[in-house]
Amino acid sequence: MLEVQDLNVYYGESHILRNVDLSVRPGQMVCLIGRNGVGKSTLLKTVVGLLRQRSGRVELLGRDLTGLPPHRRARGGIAYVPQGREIIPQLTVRENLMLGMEALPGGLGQHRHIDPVVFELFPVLEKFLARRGGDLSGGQQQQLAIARALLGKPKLLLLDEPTEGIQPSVVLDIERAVRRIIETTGISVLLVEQHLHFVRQADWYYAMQKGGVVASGPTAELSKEVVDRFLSV
Ligand SMILES: Nc1ncnc2c1ncn2[C@@H]1O[C@H](COP(=O)(O)OP(=O)(O)OP(=O)(O)O)[C@@H](O)[C@H]1O
Repeated sequence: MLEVQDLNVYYGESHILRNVDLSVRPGQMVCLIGRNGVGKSTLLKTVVGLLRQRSGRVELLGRDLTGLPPHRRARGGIAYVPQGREIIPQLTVRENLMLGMEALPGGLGQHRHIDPVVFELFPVLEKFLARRGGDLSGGQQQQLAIARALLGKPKLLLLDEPTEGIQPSVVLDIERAVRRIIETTGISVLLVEQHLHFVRQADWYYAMQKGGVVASGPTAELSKEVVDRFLSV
């Protein structure tokens, strides 16, 4: 599904990602772990095309994405929910959801119907369709952001710390929804996450340190030592 090979990314002259290799198989949930500032968000931003690599490759389903701008990658099947969610606060929940369909072939011009599957995953969104996005709680905004991403029918969903700053009961709701998304749609998920319980839902982990991948394996084999080294909570 996703293949990242020998990726090197810089901010100006700062060398941020160093020779990163990573892959996500179809239907797999893969978790990136590591302390603050090691480059996890930078890696996701490079995969979606918001940052350019200096060297290395990013491939989706065997197709080289180098040189493709973010909207072309979105149409190619990559959806991205950034850290901090970035829903549009002045728009209603319905309008925010509609924006997700812009990634579909033909865009919003041809797609006006919100797939009810997102309401099965996140019932609260249906209840609050007419409410302004900015009036939702943090956890509800996160659910809205994930639902919006799903409406573009991606093959790969990237989530950057979806449970950051969210109350524990909603963390579990989001965790369950992500598992259900994978089980019911077969899409792949690459996420950055700090909650150990959520990390353990993933099939595979990659641990990063100083811009490089320093450990990886099935999450079932995540040892206490790895957890203590790479998770800050
Ligand atoms: N716009 C930027 N310009 C310059 N340096 C940046 C920029 N954004 C991030 N960095 C630096 O790049 C490094 C990696 O940041 P990144 O956000 O990818 O880390 P992270 O592992 O996702 O951590 P966090 O969980 O804190 O977001 C950090 O040293 C950070 O200071």
